[in-house]
Amino acid sequence: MMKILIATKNKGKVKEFQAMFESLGVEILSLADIEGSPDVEETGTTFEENAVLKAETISKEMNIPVIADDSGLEIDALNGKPGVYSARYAGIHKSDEDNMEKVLNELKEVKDSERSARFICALAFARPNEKTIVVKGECEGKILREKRGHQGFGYDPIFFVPHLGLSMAELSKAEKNSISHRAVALQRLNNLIDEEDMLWQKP
Ligand SMILES: O=c1[nH]c(=O)c2ncn([C@@H]3O[C@H](COP(=O)(O)OP(=O)(O)OP(=O)(O)O)[C@@H](O)[C@H]3O)c2[nH]1
Ligand SMILES: [Mg+2]
Repeated sequence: MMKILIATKNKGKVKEFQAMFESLGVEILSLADIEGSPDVEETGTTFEENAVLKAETISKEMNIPVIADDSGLEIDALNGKPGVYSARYAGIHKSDEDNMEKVLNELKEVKDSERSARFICALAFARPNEKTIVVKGECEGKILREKRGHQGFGYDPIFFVPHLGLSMAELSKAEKNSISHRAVALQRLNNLIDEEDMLWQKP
């Protein structure tokens, strides 16, 4: 079976990529499958910069094609925060629960009509000696006043998808993977690259 390495340590992302690539008969490997893989510091100020940093570092290190995902939540009432700092919004060793609590607290006084937000996903596809390809996907929504649902990961329980009338964590895996920022970005990447280029056979 064909294999692709996703340069991530986030189990939620890995599951979603596995599901999205399943129909293509492609197996997804992540950094969790690779012993001693380096931690790449996310020093960029944009999702694109961080995705490129992660993909190019791992691709160079291992001399193979790699996809990296940098993603997060932009809340208009917080001037775009938590943004690129979504994973560490409540602090470096804090949990998804802590991050959601922080957002809910900060939005306590914010009216329903001013709770717009979007998930953003930048995907970078890096290959040895080739130009890196970067794409971005978005998913528009609103921040709820309390958590709803148990699927997904990260901020999904407080992210409401207006046209479906459900939180992201109330959607089935298949539903989330058909409308999410990650799904939109992956579709854009797929449209840009030749399928042959994407394939990586484990050495
Ligand atoms: O509710 C959510 N549904 C999603 O679909 C989603 N996608 C991203 N996020 C949040 O944004 C951070 C990304 O940060 P991030 O791109 O640096 O990833 P990460 O540090 O978790 O793993 P890695 O890929 O860097 O190894 C994550 O931790 C999450 O908090 C999401 N939240
Ligand atoms: Mg990260």
